[in-house]
Amino acid sequence: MARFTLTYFPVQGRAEVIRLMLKDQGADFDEKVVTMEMWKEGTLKASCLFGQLPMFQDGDLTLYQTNAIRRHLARKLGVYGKDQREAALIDMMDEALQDILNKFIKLMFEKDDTGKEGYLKGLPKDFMPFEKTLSSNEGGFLVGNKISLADYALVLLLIHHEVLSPTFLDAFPSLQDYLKRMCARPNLQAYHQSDEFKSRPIVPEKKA
Ligand SMILES: N[C@@H](CCC(=O)N[C@@H](CS)C(=O)NCC(=O)O)C(=O)O
Repeated sequence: MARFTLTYFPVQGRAEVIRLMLKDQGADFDEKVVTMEMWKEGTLKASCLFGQLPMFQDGDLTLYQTNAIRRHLARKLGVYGKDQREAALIDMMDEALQDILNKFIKLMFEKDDTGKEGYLKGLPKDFMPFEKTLSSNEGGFLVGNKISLADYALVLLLIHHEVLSPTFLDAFPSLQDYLKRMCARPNLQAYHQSDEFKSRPIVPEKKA
């Protein structure tokens, strides 16, 4: 049995950024998949502190809240910067990425495509700060010269946005190069190309 257990629905959803970090870092973890039927039964929901997933277990420590889980793992796996200064910059980048993620999640849950055009128009403004940061950071990552918590959030957003708009990276050479480099990291590449990753929908299927 692995030390870590991630409990979540059979979608990428909020858990995917946790999976990405664990996979890239080569950390062994078990997954408990909760189907909608299991969830609707109510017992598990009632047992979760905030009535929501993901839930993450690290030995006898049980955590909820995606970002608390991510930060715990980032500290544990050594991907939270080399000092407090880097950690602060990583937090700043991560918060800005969360802003994009929240808009993206909202779009994914819309019943039709009416918001998509406006969303796509806003992408250059949203991603430009990351393009600028990467073009000026010689370390090749968002902060410093080592992958961090924030990089996993950015990589996943870029992967998802390339699907949403295959040409969106054309205007961002540094982001393009960055995504190529990140996706060539051996563990990340293996996961990104796996059926496990490809077969997991980003969010639950929309019901007509
Ligand atoms: N702030 C929480 C939000 C968690 C959340 O919204 N979880 C959703 C799935 S992504 C959930 O459990 N939905 C089922 C429910 O609320 O009954 C986090 O980031 O973990």
